[in-house]
Amino acid sequence: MMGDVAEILVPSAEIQEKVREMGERITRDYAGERLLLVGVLRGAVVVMGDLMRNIDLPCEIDFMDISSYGSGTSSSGVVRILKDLEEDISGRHVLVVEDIIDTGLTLSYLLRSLRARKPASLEICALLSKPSRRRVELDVKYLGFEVPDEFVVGYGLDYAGAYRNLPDICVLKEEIFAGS
Ligand SMILES: O=P(O)(O)OC[C@H]1O[C@H](OP(=O)(O)OP(=O)(O)O)[C@H](O)[C@@H]1O
Ligand code: HPA
Ligand SMILES: [Mg+2]
Repeated sequence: MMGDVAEILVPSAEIQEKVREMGERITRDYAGERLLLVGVLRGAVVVMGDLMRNIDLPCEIDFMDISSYGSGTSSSGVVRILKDLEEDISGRHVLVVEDIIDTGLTLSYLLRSLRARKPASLEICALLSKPSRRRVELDVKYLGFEVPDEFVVGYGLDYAGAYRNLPDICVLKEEIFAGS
């Protein structure tokens, strides 16, 4: 797989350090509360797994599957709920966990849906943000790294379903996208 990688943008060790810092901040900010982490399938599963183990509080997890990208590299702008939460979030402190915020369309749709369910609080934790691509402004309380306008893979992020299990955040070689 590393043979398909043109460049490592964020190496695994830096990701781990950042996730640890975010976990510590979350631990401080939510002290005394019962936190519900909501991961957005499928990209967020890797950061969710690492982040939750760096939060030293009683916390629960739930997942939503929202899809807008299909198998390409650009947003269609069409967002659908493929799987909803199992939990009733009214009165709960909810922290949405994402791998990347690109246009912001996925999260803005998701937040609208979650806000309507009257949580006690609703915040965002995203490992990556691509600010140059943003079409909807979002308030991100916990952000890992800003990345340039390049399609990135690894640490949960895929290209056509693959590369999610790379430990680093990477840019693929041009030839991988050829013909797609
Ligand atoms: O800010 P946006 O432009 O909406 O893009 C960000 C979203 O796109 C990707 O998910 P995708 O819909 O590709 O599904 P996946 O998580 O299953 O890979 C990524 O994981 C974010 O959820
Ligand atoms: O750069 C990206 N990589 C993978 N999935 C994505 N979804 C939005 N942006 C990206
Ligand atoms: Mg996603």
